[in-house]
Amino acid sequence: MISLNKVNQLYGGTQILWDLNLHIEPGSITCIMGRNGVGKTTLLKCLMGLLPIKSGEILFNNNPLHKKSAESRAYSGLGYVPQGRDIFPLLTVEENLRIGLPVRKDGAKQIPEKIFTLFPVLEEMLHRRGGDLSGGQQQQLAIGRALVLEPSVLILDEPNEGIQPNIVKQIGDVILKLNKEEGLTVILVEQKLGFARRVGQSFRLMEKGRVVAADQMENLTDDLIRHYLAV
Ligand SMILES: Nc1ncnc2c1ncn2[C@@H]1O[C@H](COP(=O)(O)OP(=O)(O)OP(=O)(O)O)[C@@H](O)[C@H]1O
Repeated sequence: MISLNKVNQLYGGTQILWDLNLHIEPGSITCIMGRNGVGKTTLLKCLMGLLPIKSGEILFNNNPLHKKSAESRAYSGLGYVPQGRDIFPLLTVEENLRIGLPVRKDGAKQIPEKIFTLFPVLEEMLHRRGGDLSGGQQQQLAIGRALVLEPSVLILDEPNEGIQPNIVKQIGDVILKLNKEEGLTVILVEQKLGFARRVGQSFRLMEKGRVVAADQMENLTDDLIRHYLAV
């Protein structure tokens, strides 16, 4: 469904991604893991068109994506929840959710009811400013905003960073429900092992800008953890 083939990326003169290969199957939940600075966020930004790649190709359902704008990638079905959430603090919850609507293929003008079923707190807080929400509520808003586009792939960058355990659990439940009931494909950058094990079906381990190991989640051994994840 998604393939990155020999992707190279540089910030100025510093190369971050090195001949990176990654393949994602439709309907899967994949955790991308690795120590700080190995290039996980850079990889997601390249996939979303927020950073240019120097060489290589990115395919989505066999169509080349790497020359398309970030907006057209969202339009084609990639939903993105960036690290640090990036919600608009001065806009209301409703305004934040509405931002994605113009990009919807079907021209829908209403926020899908499903968002409020998944995250009831967003309906309760609809007229509050984004910046007044707690960190966990802001994360739910960021996920809700991505889901407004009804993406076929949801891409999340460390959604649980600095969030209280009960909301981490809710976010995990939502990911599992959407995957099970709607076949949503999920790509998740995740540092928390417990969450990755609960939600992820498979893992990709990154080191120095490359994917160096890929397997089913049950095969994430203590050896691999020591080698690629332990600090
Ligand atoms: N805007 C930038 N300009 C230059 N270098 C950058 C920029 N953003 C990130 N980097 C560097 O690129 C490397 C990879 O960063 P990236 O954020 O992709 O890693 P990461 O695996 O997501 O780490 P973390 O878990 O800390 O977010 C790091 O060495 C980082 O310092």
